[in-house]
Amino acid sequence: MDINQVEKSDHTLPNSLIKDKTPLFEVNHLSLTFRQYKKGLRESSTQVIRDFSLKIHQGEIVAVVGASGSGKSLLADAILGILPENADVKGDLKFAGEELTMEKQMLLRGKDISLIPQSTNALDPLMKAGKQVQSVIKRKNKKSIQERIFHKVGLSKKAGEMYPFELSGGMARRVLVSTAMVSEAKLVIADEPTPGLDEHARNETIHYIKQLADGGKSIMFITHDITAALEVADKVAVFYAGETVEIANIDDFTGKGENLRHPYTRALWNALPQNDFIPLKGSQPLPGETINGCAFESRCPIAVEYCAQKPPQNKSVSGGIVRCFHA
Ligand SMILES: Nc1ncnc2c1ncn2[C@@H]1O[C@H](COP(=O)(O)OP(=O)(O)OP(=O)(O)O)[C@@H](O)[C@H]1O
Ligand code: NI
Repeated sequence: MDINQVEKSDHTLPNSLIKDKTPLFEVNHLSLTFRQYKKGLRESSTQVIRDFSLKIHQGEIVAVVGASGSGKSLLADAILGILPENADVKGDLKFAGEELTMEKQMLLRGKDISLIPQSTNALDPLMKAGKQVQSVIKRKNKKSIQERIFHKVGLSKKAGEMYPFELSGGMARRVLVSTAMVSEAKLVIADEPTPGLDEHARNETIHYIKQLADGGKSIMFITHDITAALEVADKVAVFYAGETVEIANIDDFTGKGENLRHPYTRALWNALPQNDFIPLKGSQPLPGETINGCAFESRCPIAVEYCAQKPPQNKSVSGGIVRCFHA
């Protein structure tokens, strides 16, 4: 039996969800602040995510693109409910049309919602690779399912008998991807699965992500590789200084970026080697930096005076959202 059919068999959603196109996962106005205690027990707080919103439908791949340190991994942790104690989260999370409470997050974590973590350190150092993958399989014939998946991702039977320290970086990544592939998860969050891989392994990983979606899973693909995002995603959510500045359909990334609505998204597009390779000057505000107006204002080619004075809100536009006064 083809592995995609195995995947599909358990991923039928209630008809109501398909009919009215309720997103499988939805986050609205998420903010994340860390409380920190400085000398003398004075409390200070650092805001890392300011206002993040996103919807993912069944079988859809949404890439979340943002620079290093922009809060992408923390966003994943917030969805899974695995943030450290000193984190305060606000905003609405919904899964399959229902509020995703802390209790629900605990219940769904590793089951309906699965994470491909950014670091391969997430593997259990004391458990053989094959066993780790088998441990998330709910059906019978765990070992043969695991071996079939390993074969699919280019891992030998022998790799199944290895401990994480015996695996190369690329092999460990494949083990993590296998875990998501065998899981019953409806939503897979892949946190930067491609950095550090050679071109072949990178292309393969991207291919597996596509396979996961073809099998009916919804994917949140976190990356700073905009080329990878454009290769697989249906939609791209651009994350800047803790905010979604634009969510655009993949078809909007074309030409000189005329269909893109936010100047930051256009700048990312035009900085690609196949386009004009135009670098963007300056850098993102740091977490905790006070931002009164638009977070992109200091680097924006079309900014006017009021852009520095009040923050723009997300506007719904056909096929996406954008946070810019000029859009
Ligand atoms: N426990 C914490 N307390 C305070 N600040 C934190 C904590 N964890 C992370 N941060 C800060 O939050 C910011 C966002 O971190 P995060 O790991 O989410 O970034 P990222 O977008 O995933 O980056 P990368 O692309 O490098 O993985 C960083 O500046 C980091 O220093
Ligand atoms: Ni990260």
